[in-house]
Amino acid sequence: MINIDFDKDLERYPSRPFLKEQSIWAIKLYRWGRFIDSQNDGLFKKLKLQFYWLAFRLVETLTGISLPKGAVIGPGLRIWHFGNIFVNSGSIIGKNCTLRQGVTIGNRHEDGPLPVIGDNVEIGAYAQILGGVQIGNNVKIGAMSVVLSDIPSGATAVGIPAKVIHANH
Ligand SMILES: CC(C)(COP(=O)(O)OP(=O)(O)OC[C@H]1O[C@@H](n2cnc3c(N)ncnc32)[C@H](O)[C@@H]1OP(=O)(O)O)[C@@H](O)C(=O)NCCC(=O)NCCS
Ligand SMILES: CC(=O)OC[C@H](N)C(=O)O
Repeated sequence: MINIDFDKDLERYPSRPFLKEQSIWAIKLYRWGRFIDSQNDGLFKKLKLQFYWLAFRLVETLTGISLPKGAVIGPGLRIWHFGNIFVNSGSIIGKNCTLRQGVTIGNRHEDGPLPVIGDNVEIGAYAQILGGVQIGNNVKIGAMSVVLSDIPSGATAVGIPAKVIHANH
């Protein structure tokens, strides 16, 4: 399952992405972290988790992309570019979603509720999606927008706070 998800991620990247796009490093590590969590407890898993955490800090620092294994992210994730991309570990993101540099998916207040994002959602550069918002399928979030309320499927939303400009596209 985890390998299949990563194959779907790769389909959204050019050939030989490891040489061309730093974001694939973060995605590969995220998928591997999910795989380790799915394994039976034991010494081998413990050792792998220690290595995972070391790799996580390294990749997070090198790429500026923080994709913790606690987040649930569907297959076909595409991250354009890198830097300042933070996903809270309780967030849920559907399949075939696109993130870009500067995107935050997180809470509004410490330990507050977190976004649930549908499938085929395109998130523009530096957009911030905060709190327990529900984003439908096939949504576009404009660059630099701050999403603080639900966005229905098919809509495009822009601005601070983000407002729907097209109900369907
Ligand atoms: C929102 C977006 C998807 C365009 O959607 P669209 O349906 O084609 O919208 P339009 O371009 O027709 O613009 C509609 C209105 O929204 C405004 N608008 C578009 N993007 C906006 C944004 N990010 N923030 C605020 N307003 C925006 C336009 O100025 C226009 O306003 P007007 O009707 O008063 O003239 C696009 O502008 C965007 O932000 N894409 C993100 C891509 C990105 O991050 N690129 C960086 C590459 S690294
Ligand atoms: C910076 C830029 O324009 O990147 C283009 C890229 N195709 C994207 O969608 O993010």
